[in-house]
Amino acid sequence: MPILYFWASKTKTSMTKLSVNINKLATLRNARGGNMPDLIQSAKDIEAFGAQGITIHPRPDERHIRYQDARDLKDVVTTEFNIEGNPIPKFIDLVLEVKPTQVTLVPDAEDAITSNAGWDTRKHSGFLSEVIAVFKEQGIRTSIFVDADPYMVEGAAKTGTDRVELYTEAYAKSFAKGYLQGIKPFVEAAKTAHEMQLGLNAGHDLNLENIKYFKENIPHLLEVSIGHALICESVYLGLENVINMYLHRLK
Ligand SMILES: CC(=O)[C@@H](O)[C@H](O)COP(=O)(O)O
Ligand SMILES: NCC(=O)COP(=O)(O)O
Repeated sequence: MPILYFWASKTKTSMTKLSVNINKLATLRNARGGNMPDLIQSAKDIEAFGAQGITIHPRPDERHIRYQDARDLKDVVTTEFNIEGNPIPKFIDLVLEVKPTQVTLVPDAEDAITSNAGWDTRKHSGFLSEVIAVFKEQGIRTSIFVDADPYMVEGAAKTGTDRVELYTEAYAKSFAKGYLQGIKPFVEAAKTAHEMQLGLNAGHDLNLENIKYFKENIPHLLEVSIGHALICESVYLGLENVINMYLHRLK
């Protein structure tokens, strides 16, 4: 038996929640300036279809999720509401106003196309500890976005955060190349998180191809947030149905 599978089979598995990131639906909506697709209705539908959470990542330029979307979703989301972002002052104010289930702190630069690194939890320990305390005081669960590095996971634990989110782009890339050992650092980081009594989330570039192997090998995985691939896959898998519906109406 491959060593990773052996380790996983010795570990009690539990359910991992799926939080759907709806940034890309907002991207599509913003393209025409109207309200299609309707973000609020989509969030309700996603929950009705069984997803256990809704994730949004409002960026300072509001290129997809607008700050107002976060306010509008507040009264609609009945599962876990996760707001991700760089804790600049206006983001902190928004989160304190909306009071989601969870806030995930991501160190992204304003001009970054997408999130591209985890926090250096050692260098920014003081800042993270302060921000985490502010959110926790208001009963908001906190998570810190980190690379799959036990040293950074330990640093996160020292800030008082409830959870960490492992940044999975490197895993997704190695899986796509067929390099399954690319999961090793994630297994180590997950073990460290558990030892430090941190809850474990994961996300970025997870998809229908790579999610099963990740789930099977990562212990104590509480939640994954998936957006870009999930929305693309929904387009691919839904196209045939919709084209047939048009053809039927055009007969
Ligand atoms: C935090 C993270 O991993 C990101 O995946 C993010 O939430 C996606 O943001 P974009 O949709 O802006 O690429
Ligand atoms: N936290 C990761 C997330 O919300 C979605 O990332 P992606 O699936 O859009 O790469």
